[in-house]
Amino acid sequence: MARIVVLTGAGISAESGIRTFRAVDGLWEDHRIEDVATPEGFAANRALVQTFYDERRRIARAAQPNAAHRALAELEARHPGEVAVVTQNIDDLHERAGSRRVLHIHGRLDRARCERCGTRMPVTGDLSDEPPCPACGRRSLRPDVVWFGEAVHGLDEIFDAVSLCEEFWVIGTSGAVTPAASLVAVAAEAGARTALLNLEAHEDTRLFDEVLLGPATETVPAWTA
Ligand SMILES: CC(C)NC(=O)[C@H](Cc1c[nH]c2ccccc12)NC(=O)[C@H](CCCC/N=C(/NCCC(=O)O)S[C@H]1O[C@H](COP(=O)(O)OP(=O)(O)OC[C@H]2O[C@@H](n3cnc4c(N)ncnc43)[C@H](O)[C@@H]2O)[C@@H](O)[C@H]1O)NC(=O)OCc1ccccc1
Repeated sequence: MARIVVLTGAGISAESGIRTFRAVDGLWEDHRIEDVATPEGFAANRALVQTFYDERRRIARAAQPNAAHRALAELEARHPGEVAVVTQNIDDLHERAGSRRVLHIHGRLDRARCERCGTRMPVTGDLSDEPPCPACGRRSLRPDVVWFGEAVHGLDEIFDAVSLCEEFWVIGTSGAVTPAASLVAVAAEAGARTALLNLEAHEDTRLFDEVLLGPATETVPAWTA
C-alpha cells in the first residue's frame, strides 16, 4: 500500500522539452485528437498516426528528466515502498529519473502491441516502417498507448492505490481527461490529503486541500523537501 500516490501529466515533462497538449503551443494545436489519438484515426490513416508517435518517441528519447522527476524519485528512495507514481505521460522520464513504482495509465511510447496476437514488446525502430510482429509475423504493430475511447491501463490497481493512500498529489495536469481526472475525488472521498502542483489553477480546485502554483521544477522539490 503506497502512503503517497502522485498523479502526473504533461506539465511535469514540459521543462524537459516535451510539449503539453492544451497549451498555446500544445500538441493538439497541430493535430486533431480524432486523427491521431483514436482507433478510428489509426484505421483511417495508419501512416499519419505511426509517424506522429515515431516523432514523439524521438523527442522523448532525446529529453532528460528534470528536477521535478528527480525530486519524486528521491522521495521514493527516502521512503521505500511508500510512494507510487501514476502518470498520464507516455514518456519514460519518471523511470529514467529513478522512480521504481510507476503506473502508466495511458500506456508507453517505448512499447508496441500487436493488434492481431496482442504481444507487447519494446519498440526498437520506427513503427511507420511497419516491422513484422516478432511473435506472429504479421505487420500489425501499434504504439502501446491508450487512445480516446479505449480502456486505460491498470485501472483496478490504480483505484486500489488511490483509495488507500494518505496523500494524493496532482502535478502538471489540466484534469481534462477521464478517468484520470476523477482520481482526486476518489482520494478525497477516502480521506487522503490532496494537493495540486500546477502552473495554472484548475477551474475547480475545491477537491484540493493545498494548491501550489508555479513551474514543477520549483514546486515539486520544495513540496517534497
Ligand atoms: C477529451 C476528454 C473530454 N475525453 C475523455 O476524457 C475521454 C472520455 C470522454 C469521451 N467523451 C467525453 C465527454 C465528456 C467527458 C469525458 C469524455 N476519455 C477516454 O476516452 C479514456 C482514455 C483517455 C486516454 C487518452 N490518451 C491520452 N494519452 C495517450 C495518447 C497520447 O498521449 O497521445 S490522454 C493525453 O491527454 C491528456 C493531456 O492532459 P495533461 O497531461 O493534463 O496535459 P494538458 O496539456 O491538458 O495540461 C498540461 C497542464 O500542465 C500545466 N503545466 C504546463 N507547464 C507546466 C510546468 N512547467 N510545471 C507545472 N505545470 C505545468 C498546465 O498549466 C496544464 O494545466 C493526458 O491524459 C495525456 O495522456 N478512455 C475511456 O474513457 O474509455 C472508456 C472505456 C472503458 C472501458 C472499455 C472501453 C472504453
